[in-house]
Amino acid sequence: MSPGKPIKCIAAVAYEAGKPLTVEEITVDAPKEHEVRIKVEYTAVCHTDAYTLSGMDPEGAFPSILGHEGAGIVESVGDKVTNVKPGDHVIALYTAECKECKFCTSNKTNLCSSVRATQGKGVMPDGTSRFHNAKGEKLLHFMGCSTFSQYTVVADVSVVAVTPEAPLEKICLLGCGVTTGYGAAVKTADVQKGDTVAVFGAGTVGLSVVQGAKARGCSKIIVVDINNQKKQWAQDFGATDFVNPKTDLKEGQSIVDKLVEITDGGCDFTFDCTGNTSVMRDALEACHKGWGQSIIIGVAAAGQEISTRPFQLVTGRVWKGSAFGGIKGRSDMDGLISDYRDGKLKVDEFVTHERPFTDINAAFEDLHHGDCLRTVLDLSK
Ligand SMILES: NC(=O)C1=CN([C@@H]2O[C@H](COP(=O)(O)OP(=O)(O)OC[C@H]3O[C@@H](n4cnc5c(N)ncnc54)[C@H](OP(=O)(O)O)[C@@H]3O)[C@@H](O)[C@H]2O)C=CC1
Ligand SMILES: N[C@@H](CCC(=O)N[C@@H](CSC=O)C(=O)NCC(=O)O)C(=O)O
Ligand SMILES: [Zn+2]
Ligand SMILES: [Zn+2]
Repeated sequence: MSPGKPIKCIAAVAYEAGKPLTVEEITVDAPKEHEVRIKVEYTAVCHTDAYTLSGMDPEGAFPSILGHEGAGIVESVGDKVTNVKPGDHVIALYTAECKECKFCTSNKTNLCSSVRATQGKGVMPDGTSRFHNAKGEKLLHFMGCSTFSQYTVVADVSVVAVTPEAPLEKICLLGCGVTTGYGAAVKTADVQKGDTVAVFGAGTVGLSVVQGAKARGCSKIIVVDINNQKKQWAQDFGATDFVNPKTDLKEGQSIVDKLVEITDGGCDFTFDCTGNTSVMRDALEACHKGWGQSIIIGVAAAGQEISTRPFQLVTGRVWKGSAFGGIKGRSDMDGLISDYRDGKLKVDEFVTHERPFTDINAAFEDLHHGDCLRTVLDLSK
């Protein structure tokens, strides 16, 4: 432990959009008041890290330390930190929970406002960064987490302690993908037994929606993906049907027609887990007239907009969105970990690749291959 002292360690720095990350030594300053320094043990790479690195994120800023699906051990804490202590096993939270703001005290949302403005600018709540490189240049934070570093500093509201019994190399996925999809099904949509559901995009997020829908006893869980390699996974996670719009439609039939046909008029719930705005439109229009709800989870590139005929909404379809599955990270994580440990929530199954941290650029390549759900990086290597 080096409380109060800067730590030199290895991080993967995003210097420029569209360029590989640079693995190099950086300095991580000590945590200030209401801040926590974490020794990151494991992190996965989420599609959103790749999206920001690509330059498509309006909030993307460089140079920065990306990564937001990580777990580790608290190394030291600044003054006034009461929720975690050195030695605690923790998950970093890109959706903070201060438990005090207008959002946190409402049961309508998980979108805590306490640190969101500074988080979006890549700095800590006091407006400064805790990272610099060997040249002394400031490096920005990302999504309040920056888990692509052996040590990171986060706001105390952006971290939750978890039982040390849970394997960090697996539960790092609860920092984003699994929680996001599962929460979108059971919390944002609150799907019920017997509902019909279509999930567009069979990545970690989409397959986690599937497991939420299965847990609730939905009658049809239709996965839509353009890659037939995803079919087996879809079935393993609980899908009842798989449709590939490129190969499984009749002449002149659209994916909307197909879903309306197999659900007798449209789905009760649909989920976009692709980030593609034309898929978002299909997902809305595949909803049942009068009550169908479509949940947007995917993150679209800067400048993209969604559209549909207003008539789709006039006739009772509902378009909504979900961030981090509507989960309040500090209040709800314990329950998710218990479900995982009781065998009710699949997490291990999403770890298709494991690599040493220094191979992080290969992990970004993995994302583009149909055989990868999540690559988990070991920061000790
Ligand atoms: N709102 C939130 O809180 C969060 C949002 N996200 C966002 O959710 C999305 C999904 O994330 P993740 O699961 O990690 O990503 P993945 O890339 O692993 O999954 C997306 C899946 O969608 C498939 N796909 C692409 N285009 C289409 C299409 N036209 N129709 C059907 N399927 C398609 C992809 O296939 P292929 O592999 O062949 O391209 C892939 O299987 C991303 O946009 C991510 O940024 C992620 C976490 C949190
Ligand atoms: N920064 C982007 C939007 C990116 C985005 O929508 N992020 C999701 C989480 S994606 C995780 O992998 C999210 O939770 N958004 C809500 C939030 O408060 O950030 C942009 O500016 O468009
Ligand atoms: Zn993510
Ligand atoms: Zn709050």
